[in-house]
Amino acid sequence: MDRRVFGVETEFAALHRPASGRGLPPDELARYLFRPVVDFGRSSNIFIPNGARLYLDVGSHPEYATSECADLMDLIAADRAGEVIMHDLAVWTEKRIAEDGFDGQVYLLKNNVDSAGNSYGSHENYLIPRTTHFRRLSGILLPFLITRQIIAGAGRVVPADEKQPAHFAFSQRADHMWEGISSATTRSRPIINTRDEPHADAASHRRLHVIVGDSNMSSTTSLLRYGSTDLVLRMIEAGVPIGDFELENPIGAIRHISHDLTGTAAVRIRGGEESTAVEIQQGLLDRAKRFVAEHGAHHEHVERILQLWERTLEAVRTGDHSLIDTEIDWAIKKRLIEEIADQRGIGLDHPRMEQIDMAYHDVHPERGLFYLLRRRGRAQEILTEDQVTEAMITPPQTRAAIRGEFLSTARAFGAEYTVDWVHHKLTDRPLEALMLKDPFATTDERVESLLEKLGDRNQLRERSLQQRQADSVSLALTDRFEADESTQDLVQFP
Ligand SMILES: Nc1ncnc2c1ncn2[C@@H]1O[C@H](COP(=O)(O)OP(=O)(O)OP(=O)(O)O)[C@@H](O)[C@H]1O
Ligand SMILES: [Mg+2]
Repeated sequence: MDRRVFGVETEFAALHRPASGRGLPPDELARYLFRPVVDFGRSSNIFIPNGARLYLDVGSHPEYATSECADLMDLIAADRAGEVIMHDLAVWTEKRIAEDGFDGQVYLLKNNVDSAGNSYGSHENYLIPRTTHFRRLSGILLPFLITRQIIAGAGRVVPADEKQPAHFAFSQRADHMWEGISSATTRSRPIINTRDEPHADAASHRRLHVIVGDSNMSSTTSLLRYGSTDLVLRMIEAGVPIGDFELENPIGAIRHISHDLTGTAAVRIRGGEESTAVEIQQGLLDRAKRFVAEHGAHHEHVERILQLWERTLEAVRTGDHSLIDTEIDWAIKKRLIEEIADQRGIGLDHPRMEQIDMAYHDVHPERGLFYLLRRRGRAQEILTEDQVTEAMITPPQTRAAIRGEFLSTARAFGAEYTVDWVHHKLTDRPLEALMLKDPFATTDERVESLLEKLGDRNQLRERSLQQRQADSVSLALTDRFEADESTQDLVQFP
């Protein structure tokens, strides 16, 4: 596929820590957090003006699903925008619960595990052609994803148990995966989920749902994670020979690999041979380099992705993690953990270490350790603040742009509406519900003419960034348009 649509869904862990005693239970905390969301969209499951979806998942996990992005940098900016939105909601909640007599702090963590054994997802979505042979796809993609943790894992301090001492692992999520491929998401937690909801023309496309990834804090790691996966998918789609890496025991392998920082833990390939995570990744990288040399780079970051991929494998192979310890989450985190262990003379089994691990994923811009490291030049950044601010309010150039325009216009005219990834409906015109199956479309005449029926759109004024920043819990939860004063009396607000 020449162009692809990507989206990422992040489940956040939320917790309240009062000065003493127990914090608010998760459902109550979630209700506070989502009050501004409900105020904006009258539901705890809404689409917002930048085209993204914000909702409370089962178990009261706040989730942010980015809109469909056709560009990797848009995707990474949209993902970061989700962190900022969650932080905004946490700040509001802290104030609000203080008024209601609860002291303490509200934490929102973009991570994948907690000490109670819960796991939070970071799900990737890739648009792929329906013609992709699924057996071939999974034969290549599964070993790639199982070993991808060594280049894109978020790193984890693993506490001691009866089998092993405390140690550092590549991945947060690896120990929580139960199956290679299946259609269930919660019961069995597969690496690739085959539930067939394309949010596109089902005759021509599928939405590949990958649920094995760690939540990344580092944007350079995100670039490598999505960029390498896209390259592997391109090779599969092009039908080039890639080699046979299919693993005998995928779930055994993913755990085994996560806990071996040398990248040399042996895993058995179907058919009997043994290989290692580094070898499998190197094989795929070499193939990808050849593919790019033959077919050309399909976007401007391809070279950077290949170089970072290569350097990360070299770092694992040589054990010289300084090669990547400002760019790859697990290595950035590991360096911090080791420094603290040295300075304080404590081991990885010290309870403080697990807290530091969690604090790395705190989305609070001052308190969060990833952001702190970034301020100190210990983590590279590829996004500018302006890009993130833009991603809070502006949909990317995909179908999300139509969704954003639709809901913002309907809101400005006070019209009741419902939207999801595909559907657009004005509640009082149910027969005119519109389906947009092409995720690449950025305009749609039917939507335009439906919106024309609401009133004179020339009378809508785009609000400035300053206006939007001034009156909001979160910039992302502000309206894009307002009706001109001269038309105010023509417009019925709900
Ligand atoms: N045609 C498409 N191809 C790839 N990704 C898509 C497409 N349409 C939408 N997406 C992305 O898929 C994600 C869907 O997120 P959402 O959380 O709604 O879905 P889900 O995980 O399938 O459902 P749920 O979380 O309710 O179980 C979003 O990030 C969105 O941008
Ligand atoms: Mg989801």
